[in-house]
Amino acid sequence: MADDKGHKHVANGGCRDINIAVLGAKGVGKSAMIVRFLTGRFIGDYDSQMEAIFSTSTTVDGKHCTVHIMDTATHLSGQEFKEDPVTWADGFLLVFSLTDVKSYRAVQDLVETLRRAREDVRTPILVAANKSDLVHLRAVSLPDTEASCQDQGCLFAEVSASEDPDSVQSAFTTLCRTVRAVNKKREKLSWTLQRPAVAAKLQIRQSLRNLAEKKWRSRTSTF
Ligand SMILES: Nc1nc2c(ncn2[C@@H]2O[C@H](COP(=O)(O)OP(=O)(O)OP(=O)(O)O)[C@@H](O)[C@H]2O)c(=O)[nH]1
Repeated sequence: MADDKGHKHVANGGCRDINIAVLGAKGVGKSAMIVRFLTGRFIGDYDSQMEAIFSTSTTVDGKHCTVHIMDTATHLSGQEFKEDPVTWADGFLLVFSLTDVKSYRAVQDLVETLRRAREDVRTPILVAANKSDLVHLRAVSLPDTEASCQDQGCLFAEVSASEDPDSVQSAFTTLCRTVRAVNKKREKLSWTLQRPAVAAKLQIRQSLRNLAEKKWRSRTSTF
């Protein structure tokens, strides 16, 4: 069975397909990160003219998942994308280079654009600060960027596609895990909403909880 995004569902409680779009300014290492995740290798030179979707199988929380990763070419405008990454993706990997302040500002703009476009604060976004190996060329403060990304409700990871394969693996896995958790919550919610009796029962239970809490608060406030 497939949903509106063409995701396949796995019957035995496995993981449904996950779509990840990788976005960021030119030359920040989007393709390098994707190739590192898919093949474990760092080549050094990547074709930046193409927009492409790659698929791989991976394990998330012990479940086999198929992950589709969109490498977006920076020179393309929204209309030229074969698939619109904003609607296509379940989660976003936003990459900037620690050697390039402008690329970090581009990521901040992207976060705002995505939050507006998706109107869903739960859409998982991971900001990856790439090229951490170029310590002497660092132009962006890590603690500040990390704190600001967390304020915007984003996950954050410091990575080096060239020198630290584990950091890249961990960034993709963390994002996939978060997408999976959000998808599971969404599925549970839509299952509940399709069953009025269950929804009503949950609402009654919540009302009773609220009432008990109110009573308890009014009692403790008299002390
Ligand atoms: N030192 C270092 N160089 C990197 C790293 N990641 C990527 N690069 C280099 O940065 C350059 C750009 O990498 P790409 O992966 O092509 O960047 P991109 O974001 O896909 O670029 P566009 O497709 O043009 O938007 C290449 O020369 C890579 O070798 C890294 O972690 N460290």
